[in-house]
Amino acid sequence: MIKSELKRWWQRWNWSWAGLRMAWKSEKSVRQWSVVCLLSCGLALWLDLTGAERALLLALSLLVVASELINTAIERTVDLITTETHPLAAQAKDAASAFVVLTAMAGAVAWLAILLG
Ligand SMILES: Nc1ncnc2c1ncn2[C@@H]1O[C@H](COP(=O)(O)OP(=O)(O)OP(=O)(O)O)[C@@H](O)[C@H]1O
Repeated sequence: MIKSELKRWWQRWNWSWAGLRMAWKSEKSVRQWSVVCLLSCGLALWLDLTGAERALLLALSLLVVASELINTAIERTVDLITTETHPLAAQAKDAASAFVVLTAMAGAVAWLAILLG
């Protein structure tokens, strides 16, 4: 029982790692946001901030990369369903893209509030 659960967790880890590698290799925006995330995390650790401020900035930095992975998953799913132009395909991809922009804005707002507040 415990052994099979551990095996399942190991498989999940491997699938997630494969997804990360695929997104990194094939999506320029994933690479770009990962660099921004690293810079943001580095700065959050380097500056003299409270634990809560640091936690917020680290979490939001990771969230932007995570949202880019969701965006990639939605793009792949839409492309699997149809490569033809369709308004619903556009809506699905545009909404996923807006999700990335909103998480990035949340990060930017947190940085501004902490630096200027
Ligand atoms: N099948 C489709 N039908 C209609 N519009 C589409 C379709 N595929 C893409 N689009 C439009 O083109 C936009 C870009 O889609 P695309 O799949 O090329 O993403 P991308 O250029 O890889 O984006 P990103 O840089 O965020 O990864 C979508 O947001 C949507 O507005």
